[in-house]
This record gives sequence, C-alpha cells and structure tokens, in this order.
Amino acid sequence: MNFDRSIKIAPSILSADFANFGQEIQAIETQGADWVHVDVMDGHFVPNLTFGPPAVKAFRPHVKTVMDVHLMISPVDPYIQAYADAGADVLTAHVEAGPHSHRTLQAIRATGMKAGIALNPGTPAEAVEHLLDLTDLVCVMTVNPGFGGQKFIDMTAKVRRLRQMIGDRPVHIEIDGGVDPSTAPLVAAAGADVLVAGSAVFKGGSVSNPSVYGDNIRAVRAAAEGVLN
Ligand SMILES: O=C(CO)[C@@H](O)[C@H](O)COP(=O)(O)O
Repeated sequence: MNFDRSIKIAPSILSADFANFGQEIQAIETQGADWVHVDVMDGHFVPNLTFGPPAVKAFRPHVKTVMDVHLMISPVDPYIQAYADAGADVLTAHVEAGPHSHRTLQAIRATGMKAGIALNPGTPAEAVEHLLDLTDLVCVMTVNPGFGGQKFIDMTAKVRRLRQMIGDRPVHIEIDGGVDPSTAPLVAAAGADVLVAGSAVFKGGSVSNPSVYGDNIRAVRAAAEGVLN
C-alpha cells in the first residue's frame, strides 16, 4: 500500500446487501472503489452491532484493493491480533475508545497493518496531535458513529487543522459519514483524501445492476476532484 494523496473512494459495506457480501465487494471494486471500508461495531462503544473477525476473514478473499477496517469498539487492544489474522490492511481505532491510544497504535503497527485513529465529531483535532508520528490515517467522523444514512456534520475546520498539524507526514485524512456529491467537495478542499461513502454508493444499485455503483462512485469522485483542479 503506497502512500498518495489522490482522492480515494471507500464504499462502506454497511450499506451493502448483508446476504451477499462477496458479490457486493466484487461489484464495488469492479465499478471503481479504491478501498473497501468495513465498519465493526460492538453495541457498547456505539449503539449498533455488526461484524467481528470471522466476518472480516470471510471478506478477505473478495477484497482485491485495500481492506480498511474501522473499529467502533472498546476495548480495542485484545482484538488487534485477531483483525491482523483476519487480513485487515488498515485498522482504525477511536481515540475515545480508551486511555492508551499511543499503545494501541504501536500494537497495530507491530502486526504489519497500517494504523488509523478516528475522532468523533465532538473530539477536537488536538486530541490526536501527539499520535501523528504513530498513525497512517486520521478518520474524521462527520456523523456520530453507529449507523449509515445519517446527515453530514460539517467538520471542515477540523480537517483543515489536522492537515496543518500533519504537515509533510504521510498521513491520510479519511472522512466518514454523510459523504455524497454535495459534501465531498467541502472535505476534499479542506485536505481529506479518503472518502468513505455508504448510502451514496449503494443507493439505487445491486449486484445485478452494478453500473449504478459505478455512476455513484464517479459522482462522488468527480465532485471531490473538481475542487482540487
Ligand atoms: O462508520 C460509519 C457509521 O458509523 C460509516 O461508515 C457509515 O456507514 C457511512 O455511511 P453513510 O453515512 O455514507 O451512509
């Protein structure tokens, strides 16, 4: 996984057909997804339950790009090795999930995975300033985590501040929640490069009508890239 700051679209499979993950992953990748975003929720850190390591392991053979696993769980550390074994490429933990994010990021990197740190909308950029040398990705939540299909919360000032703090480090800024062609330009202009989109990618499409996914991915990408040229 080489670092670059081009716009990457990471569909969240939280909006996919849960009875058909293999084909859904293949469809979004064939239709232009750069990464595949997997939302892990524990019913404790967030009020919803989704996948665990066995599901991530089952997704692995279908993902040909980058499997980007977002842990909305607490605690994190006891499960890091299980997600490495399951085949995650990027593993992101929340800075609010425990008192030892520094240790968590070191433990993630020690497995060979890329390490991400996520911030809830209420958490300031400064909460991760001391972690920037240990992280490959900062995920800025633009909804309160737990569910797809929520309204975008404007975090562009936080994204700008983070990009300034990151400087020339090779750190991605990922945006997660309510990303669509109307919100993507705001965050791209502020310095984000990885755009997670669930509803905006999967709406109107299916594995038997996958070109809609392609249209949706292209619409988000074009809106984001449009402000960079
Ligand atoms: O992590 C989350 C929600 O907690 C996200 O990944 C959502 O799944 C994105 O969905 P949309 O807001 O794009 O529908």
